Amino acid sequence: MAIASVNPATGETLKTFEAIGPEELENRLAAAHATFRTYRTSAFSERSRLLKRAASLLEEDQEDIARTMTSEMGKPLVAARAEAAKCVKAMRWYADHAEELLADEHPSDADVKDSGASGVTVRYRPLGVVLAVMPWNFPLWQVVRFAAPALMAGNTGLLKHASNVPQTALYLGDLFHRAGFPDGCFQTLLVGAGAIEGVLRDPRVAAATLTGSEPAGRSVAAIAGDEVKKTVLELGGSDPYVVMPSADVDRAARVAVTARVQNNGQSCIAAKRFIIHEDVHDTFAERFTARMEALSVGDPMDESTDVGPLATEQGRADLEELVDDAVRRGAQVLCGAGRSGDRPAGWYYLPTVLTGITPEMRIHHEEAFGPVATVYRVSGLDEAVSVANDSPFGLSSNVWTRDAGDMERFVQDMEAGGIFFNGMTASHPAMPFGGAKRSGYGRELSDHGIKEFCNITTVWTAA
Ligand SMILES: O=CCCCC(=O)O
Repeated sequence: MAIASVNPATGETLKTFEAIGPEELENRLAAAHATFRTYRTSAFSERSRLLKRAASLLEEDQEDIARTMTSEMGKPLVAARAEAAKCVKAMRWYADHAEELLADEHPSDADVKDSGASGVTVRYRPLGVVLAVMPWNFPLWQVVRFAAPALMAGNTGLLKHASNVPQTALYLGDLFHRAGFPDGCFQTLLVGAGAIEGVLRDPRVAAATLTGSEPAGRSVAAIAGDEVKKTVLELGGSDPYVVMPSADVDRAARVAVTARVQNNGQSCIAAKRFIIHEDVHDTFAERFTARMEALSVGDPMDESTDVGPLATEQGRADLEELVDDAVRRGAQVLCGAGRSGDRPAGWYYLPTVLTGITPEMRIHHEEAFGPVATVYRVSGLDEAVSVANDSPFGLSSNVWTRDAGDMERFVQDMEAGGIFFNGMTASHPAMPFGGAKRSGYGRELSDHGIKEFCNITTVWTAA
């Protein structure tokens, strides 16, 4: 895939970029490694000062970078501004909390007495150069949620961003440079996917994190496994959104729309499968469909737009195939299921609600990466849990119920990395983020995220 910004609202190529050559790649790897040697022992106070400076610069740049993101990948401008603001918040959170999150730990004397130690300390030391392979859907946030903790822990980072968001990728490299981080601390590598293997196998690279598709994750994990290098994988999701009879159904139907179409429906944690108890199914389906149908689909730069185009032409073709397959096999269309007739240019797809889904349909098992919802009718809690778990993915989940017994049962049985009650899944700097099953492994954000790229070192001293 060429490295280029192509406006998904028009199909127009805005800017193309040359990949860096082998010599420049080598210079950047060398710089990342050399800088790690000194940066790893820098004081938390210094890292914090630099990260806060980066946060302030990003805050100043909010409007410009939001417009860049929207023009490169089509998210509504309002959402792009919110994404930049969220990055600022996460940077400040890690700048304020990293030292405490990574403070030395001391197992109690009683616990380690029989090890022969006079004392034991557990220290979180940085791992080294970490390669981040990141997707286009939240082109700023996905990178910042890796970079902020990784840099605060004393690692250095190399970014291989998606090929359709090169301007955002370059902005990020520049941002950390302008903030005053030492050269080599955080660098964008404008390279094609073919360069990833060489970088990951390079002995100067210690670990990798990838957010993206399952095939991409499998390939990076296989290479890293071969090299015995640590990975964190955040892959796809097909999150269930369960509504039980005790729920506020109107609110559940309202929030369901945002949960499904956020980011033009292109979010791993978007709710995708709506699993509704039969007592409230018809009311929910009717209100949800009416609201999906009423969304305004249009130019993402227009502040009144709810749903913009899909980011790539291929992404829209993949979504169309998934919907067409379901309809061919008997799914009923409650709304949408087609391109926007008003917008012949650009990669628009109408907000869509399908019902009558069966396991033979691809959409039952695959991730619908766009504004397409599937609605299931279930007869009780057991069936709700069983349908929710009938997916290869296990990223997050949403459950609407006011019944404490139901809640406990869902907490016990949902095969997912998160359960959000009476609301929609959202990430937050202080909450761990990641999945189970084929949604990946490891956690981002919170104390769990910052410790992923640390060498957890036992320091034992003889009595
Ligand atoms: O595709 C993954 C999206 C994550 C969005 C978020 O963290 O809010």
